[in-house]
Amino acid sequence: MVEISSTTLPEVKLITPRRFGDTRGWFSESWNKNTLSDAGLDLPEFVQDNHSMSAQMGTLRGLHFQSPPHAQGKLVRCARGALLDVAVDARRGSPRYGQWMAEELTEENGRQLWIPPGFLHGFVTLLPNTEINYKCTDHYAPECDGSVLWSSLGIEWGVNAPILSDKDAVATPFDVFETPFLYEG
Ligand SMILES: Cc1cn([C@H]2C[C@H](O)[C@@H](COP(=O)(O)OP(=O)(O)O[C@H]3O[C@@H](C)C(=O)[C@@H](O)[C@H]3O)O2)c(=O)[nH]c1=O
Repeated sequence: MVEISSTTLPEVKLITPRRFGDTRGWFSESWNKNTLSDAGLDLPEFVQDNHSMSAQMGTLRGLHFQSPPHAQGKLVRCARGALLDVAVDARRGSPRYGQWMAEELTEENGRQLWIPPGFLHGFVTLLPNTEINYKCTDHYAPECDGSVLWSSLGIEWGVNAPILSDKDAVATPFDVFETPFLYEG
């Protein structure tokens, strides 16, 4: 029913739910706690669903996090268009601290990424009018909200001059970022 694989950051999981095609189109369970659990992936409880649309191709949102006690794990998918989704290990003491991974999530491939708390998250849109949906394990807490500069980690975004929010354009570079996350093994 669902395919789950590890990525180069082993805690970040690539999830591909099955699609049932017929003459009308297709059907897919985009989230099923029991199916994921049966496949070996027990995820924490989700308390908020987010949906955003980026009008222009080359729009980059990230790299975002919420500090404890409101750190968020996110289950991300692309509902329309296409995007390159990126996660960065930001847990102090992690053997992979500062390492990043990227995966194309598209309307067609239906892939999802599970990004646990302790990782930065961002994405760049590859098509106009791209929509992203993600489930979060904690509520939005603006006082805990933070951003790390997209260009400070050598990530291959595929764009040189992305469209950014004012906040993301002046975010903290990773080398001076004081991470609030700790690696717990
Ligand atoms: C994230 C968020 C924003 N907002 C509001 C605040 C603001 O007025 C408006 C836009 O917020 P932002 O500019 O932070 O939106 P955006 O740049 O899309 O932020 C998101 O980026 C991706 C990469 C993530 O991983 C998310 O967790 C979130 O940080 O929406 C909420 O009401 N609830 C929320 O959960």
